[in-house]
Amino acid sequence: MIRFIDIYKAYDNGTKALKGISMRIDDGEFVFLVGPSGSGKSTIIKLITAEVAPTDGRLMVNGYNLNTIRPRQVPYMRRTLGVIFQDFRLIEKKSIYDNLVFAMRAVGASPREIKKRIAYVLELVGLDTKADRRPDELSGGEQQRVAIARALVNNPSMIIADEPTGNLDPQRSLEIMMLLEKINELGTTVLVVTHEKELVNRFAKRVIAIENGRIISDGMGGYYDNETI
Ligand SMILES: Nc1ncnc2c1ncn2[C@@H]1O[C@H](COP(=O)(O)OP(=O)(O)OP(=O)(O)O)[C@@H](O)[C@H]1O
Repeated sequence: MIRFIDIYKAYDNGTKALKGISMRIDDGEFVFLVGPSGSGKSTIIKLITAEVAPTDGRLMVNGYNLNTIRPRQVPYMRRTLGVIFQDFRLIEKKSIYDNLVFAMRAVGASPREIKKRIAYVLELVGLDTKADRRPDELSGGEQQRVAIARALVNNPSMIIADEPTGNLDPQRSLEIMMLLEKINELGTTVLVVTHEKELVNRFAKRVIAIENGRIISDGMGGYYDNETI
């Protein structure tokens, strides 16, 4: 569960990125986080991953109190999260399979666990036949699936996807969103940051809309009519 209680974030240069955010995301939810450029979406993600600390307010992430967390506990907190970055961040010289092995070894998984989990995750994302290819031998949509597989491989309780359909055509975007929906149905909480109005409208999910560092709406389905978003 994620809980923001009256969170403020001001950066060192004085920019007030968040101005009193309160929200709760329960285990098992699928949530879209939307808002114009500069509204504070990335700041929210960075607070959840403990890349930045709140200036004020209380923040809980999957049982960890981020106001009091010790630095040595941060890696354990992060293991409860699978983050999918806009630019994939795959290791170009390694095969898809080895990218996933690398992510699992980093948390000390055994060879047996690694083999079993990677087979499962690759099938889930539909890439079981392409495990031996390198990232540059895959399409953009396939690379995004690898990024999703890597986020999932250590079985996090929550997946956070930052603009997962950013560079994809509408059909590929729809497929990625359907994959995230399937992952959610299998029990993982999913938080998707996106600008894609059509996609958000197509999936009847909870939508949290941010503008200028504040939540302007939070509800199921449909979408805001604000053309600036
Ligand atoms: N490291 C930083 N130092 C100072 N100001 C920052 C920093 N990071 C973000 N900001 C500012 O904080 C505000 C919120 O930025 P944020 O990156 O959270 O927005 P966003 O909604 O994710 O935007 P985008 O959709 O363009 O990625 C903006 O005014 C931005 O310029």
